Amino acid sequence: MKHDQDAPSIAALACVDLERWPIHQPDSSAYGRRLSEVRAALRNQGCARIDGFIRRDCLKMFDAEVTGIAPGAHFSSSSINPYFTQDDPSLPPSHPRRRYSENTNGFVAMDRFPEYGPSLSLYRSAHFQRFIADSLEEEQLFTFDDPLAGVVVNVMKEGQQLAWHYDTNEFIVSLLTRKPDQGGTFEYVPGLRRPGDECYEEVEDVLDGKSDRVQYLSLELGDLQIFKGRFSLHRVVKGKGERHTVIFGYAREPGFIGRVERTRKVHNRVTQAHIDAEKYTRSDGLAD
Ligand SMILES: O=C(O)CCC(=O)C(=O)O
Ligand SMILES: [Fe+2]
Repeated sequence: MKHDQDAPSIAALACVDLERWPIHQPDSSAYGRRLSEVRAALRNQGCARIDGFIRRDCLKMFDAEVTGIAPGAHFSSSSINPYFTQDDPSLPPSHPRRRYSENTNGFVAMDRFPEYGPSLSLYRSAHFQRFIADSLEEEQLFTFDDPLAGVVVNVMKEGQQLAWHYDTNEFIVSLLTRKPDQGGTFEYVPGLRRPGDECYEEVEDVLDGKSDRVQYLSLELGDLQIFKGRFSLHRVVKGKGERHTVIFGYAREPGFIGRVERTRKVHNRVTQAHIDAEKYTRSDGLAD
């Protein structure tokens, strides 16, 4: 997808606290210092808090944009285990694979965002993309071609929760634009499982509230979070008042478009681009 990079980029960086996070000067030593902090946090904790990333005087603009489109969120609720799998009655009832909790997600799709508003401008900013890729120690990252999923708002209404789970995607980049009056805390357990080992006993301890490894991240407005959720169990607890986060999706390869079935689940609709992408993949089995 071709975007007019220049004008939105300038607007996007105007919202970033460049003194704290000099993402416009990726060759500077200040950038290098901040980057090594972020990388260390991601390596050691699987989670980095980019505190005060958005300038205080721009927080209202983000909140207004997100609050304006939040009523268009599509909600889906289900009972999930940490792995999003079906029940397996052959296991004991206390086994993590048999532990189901209520999980509610509300998402606003990308095509509901104002075209030149702060969220899409930031998403498409070359400097922002460079910073996220550098943080994750990736050569390059690409915006999605998916017309719905590139940037989304995650809306949690009062009393809604995200149950303990692992993500299927490797990382998530999110910005808190509305904080509940109470609760809504992000909780996670760094590196709880590893490739080839689910560490079920440790997971069970977390689910039973007996683990001392749980970390609590109380994000402030304008904080950006980079989180690697594939190996770190995590949840968002219920809050008082609504919670909004903008989630920025990037891929290692260009051209990413989500699958029809998953898109329908998340957004309750699909676009022609989703249908075409799936048809094409099916017909020759190739991605490009
Ligand atoms: O909103 C958050 O802080 C976490 C979201 C999350 O875990 C997810 O979407 O998988
Ligand atoms: Fe997650």
